[in-house]
Amino acid sequence: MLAAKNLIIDIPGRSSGTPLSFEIKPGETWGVLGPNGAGKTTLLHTLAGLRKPRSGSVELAGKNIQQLRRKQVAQQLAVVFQNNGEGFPATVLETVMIGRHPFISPWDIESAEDLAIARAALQKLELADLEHRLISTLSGGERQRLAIATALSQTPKLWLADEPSNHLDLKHQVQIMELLAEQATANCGIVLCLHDLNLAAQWCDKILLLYPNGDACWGDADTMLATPALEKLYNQPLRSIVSDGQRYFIPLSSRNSGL
Ligand SMILES: Nc1ncnc2c1ncn2[C@@H]1O[C@H](COP(=O)(O)OP(=O)(O)OP(=O)(O)O)[C@@H](O)[C@H]1O
Repeated sequence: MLAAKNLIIDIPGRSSGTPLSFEIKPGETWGVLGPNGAGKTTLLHTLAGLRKPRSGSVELAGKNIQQLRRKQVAQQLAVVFQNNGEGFPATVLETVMIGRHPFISPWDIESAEDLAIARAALQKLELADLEHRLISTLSGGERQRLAIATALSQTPKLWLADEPSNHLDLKHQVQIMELLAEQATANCGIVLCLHDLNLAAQWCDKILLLYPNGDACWGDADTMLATPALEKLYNQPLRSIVSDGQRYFIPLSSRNSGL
């Protein structure tokens, strides 16, 4: 579906590190973990074809993504960006309709079906009542849900989402992760940059650990989410506990290290 082939992401001034070679298969959810500045966003944008790699390639359905037209890419792959500031004045409905643009010919207008898909996405993200609101008037969490609704209206086969739970309260975090899990069950491939190890442990089948020097390793979540490896990754002591068969990680500090 989406494959990294000896991929080195291009971070100015950084050594090349480990070449990345992996494939995101239909139905898989990948979590990309690493400290601030490790290159998670750069990797996500490179996988989306928005940034050129330093070397190696990204293949979408067997073709080098850099050689595909953006419209072809957007018909298959949606990106949820980390910051969803307002670029230009637009309503919620106009914004979610952007997800339909890859499917509309330049000389055509949106069909009733496009509108129905966009409105269903707003409904799913509990934004239907806000469709006439300007995005500049939305709260941070509403804006994040709109970004996810826009990706949903794109009906992608692949989701690349940078911190999808950003700005969301607990209920909406669970809702978004459930939505992404539904998408995976429907055979989409999902890649998530995450800071929350507990979301990664709960929802991801595959994990890629990215270190600030460019080193990386990846594999099944069960084996990758080992406390010593994560402590080294974040340079932060952790405690891991298991409750109801689910693993949780707690960062240790002067307040709780005597737990
Ligand atoms: N255009 C650029 N020029 C110079 N350095 C850049 C550029 N783009 C990104 N960087 C640097 O590359 C590194 C990786 O950035 P990136 O945003 O990919 O990290 P990240 O792992 O997503 O971080 P965070 O967890 O803080 O979101 C950072 O040190 C950043 O400052």
